[in-house]
Amino acid sequence: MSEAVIRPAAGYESARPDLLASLDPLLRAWLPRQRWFAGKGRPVTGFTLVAATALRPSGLLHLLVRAEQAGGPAQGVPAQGDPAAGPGDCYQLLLGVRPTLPPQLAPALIGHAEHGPLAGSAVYEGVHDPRAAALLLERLRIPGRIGVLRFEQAPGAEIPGGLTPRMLGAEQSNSSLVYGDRYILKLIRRVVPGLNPDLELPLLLAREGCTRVPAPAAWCTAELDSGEPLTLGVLQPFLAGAEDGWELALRTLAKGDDFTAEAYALGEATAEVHAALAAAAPQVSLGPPQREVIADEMVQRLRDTAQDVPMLRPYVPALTDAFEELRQLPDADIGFAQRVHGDLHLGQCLRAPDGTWQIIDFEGEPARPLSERRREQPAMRDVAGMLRSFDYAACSVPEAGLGWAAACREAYCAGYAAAGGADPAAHAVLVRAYETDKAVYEVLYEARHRPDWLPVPMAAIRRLSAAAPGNPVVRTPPRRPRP
Ligand SMILES: Nc1ncnc2c1ncn2[C@@H]1O[C@H](COP(=O)(O)OP(=O)(O)O)[C@@H](O)[C@H]1O
Ligand SMILES: O=P(O)(O)O[C@H]1O[C@H](CO)[C@@H](O[C@H]2O[C@H](CO)[C@@H](O)[C@H](O)[C@H]2O)[C@H](O)[C@H]1O
Repeated sequence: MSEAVIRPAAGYESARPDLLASLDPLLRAWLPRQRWFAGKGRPVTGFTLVAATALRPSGLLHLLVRAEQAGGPAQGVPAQGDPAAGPGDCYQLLLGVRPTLPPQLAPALIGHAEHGPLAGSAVYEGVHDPRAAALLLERLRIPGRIGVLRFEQAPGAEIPGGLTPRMLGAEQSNSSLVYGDRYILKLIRRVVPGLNPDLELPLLLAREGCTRVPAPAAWCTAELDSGEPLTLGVLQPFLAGAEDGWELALRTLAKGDDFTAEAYALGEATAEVHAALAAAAPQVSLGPPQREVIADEMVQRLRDTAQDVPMLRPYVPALTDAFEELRQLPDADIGFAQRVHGDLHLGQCLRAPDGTWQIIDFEGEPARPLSERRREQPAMRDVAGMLRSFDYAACSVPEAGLGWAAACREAYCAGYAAAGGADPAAHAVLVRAYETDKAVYEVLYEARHRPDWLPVPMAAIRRLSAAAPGNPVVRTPPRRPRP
């Protein structure tokens, strides 16, 4: 087990090992309630301060804190000797510290410290403080190092100062700040050693000349004494006036309008991004051994999820069949693996005011280990993610016509194939396996974060386990059972 690692940083706070005496009781109550807290359902048994940096002059503390939990980290076995990896997950926190909190910051209060060096101070979520948010942008405008934090910029980036910050209200896996409707800074909450694909892939795509993905303008990493740097945040252009595909689909559904033209365009956008990713990063062939690995992992995830979510258990044998089919696939049916988005759904697609679709959030499924998220995979994995998303939308609107999702799924696949992607209908077994794997992931995601939504992926679980192999692409989804 790694010990507490406190890095000497630019400010005096970082050298004070008693900082946790002030913060521990406050964080114990506050951290598990955050949407982005990955270890829901298991008590926090303690904290380890991985790094602390005082961002002056605002009284803003940047912390990397490991939350120790019974059962270990949400993301699996930690790397040996890595201070950011340990028996629990490591989170990025920005804490404001003031003697008293002005009324406008009252909703951001985490608590009043009673012990240690911060005793008597109000501790609050720094991202809600415009002064602190402005300070972060200033740091990103000036490349360099402060303590363990390194700020970098894309070549030629000219980020103006003085942009007014606002916190994005969305319930997210991370936290985002918008600056003057010009830039958006995503602060990654659960951080792990290694390059985050949400920085890596948009940088690669920008170099490839792909305009479907906002190009990173600046970013921040933490360099600890050992292990790879951790990606902490990415600043990219904000697509002002854009609407995300999930909101647009729900609005269209509520009005009884057709969404197939948009679904087709989304298929085209996905194929373009896949082509650019294939050109920017190497493709690898998927022989029988790799297929075994993929199928084994899917079966294991199903079993693990059924342990956590008992309502999944009756479906395990039938769903396992969908994964077993993968092992038998001829090489030609599975094709190549390449870098993919990894968590593609309607909410990750933004429709700009001129009607073009952009794709964001290449982080992959946040609960999976980074090594897995950065691995080459069949492009059909992303296609399957979008197919699930049309199901989700149809299940969420009681007035949805039964054929709505089926028509969107068909149009999406047609757009994907027309724009140069492989025809999903010709990869039915692969799509079915990835759709099943995604639905299993969603069962766990909803059980942990939005239990009211569990009926949505469970409807897919029933459909997928009942369906015979073949033609999984165009199928009418069941309506969402009302909770
Ligand atoms: N470049 C952008 N332009 C406009 N809005 C954006 C942009 N990037 C993200 N967003 C908004 O921020 C939300 C969260 O971003 P996302 O990268 O998906 O974060 P998370 O990983 O927390 O889900 C998106 O749903 C979208 O509404
Ligand atoms: O966008 P995130 O990276 O935070 O992704 C996570 O949260 C998503 C929900 O916000 C979740 O997506 C699921 O719900 C969507 C509707 O809200 C639906 O469109 C998706 O198809 C469905 O998977 C995603 O799985 C999760 O990783």
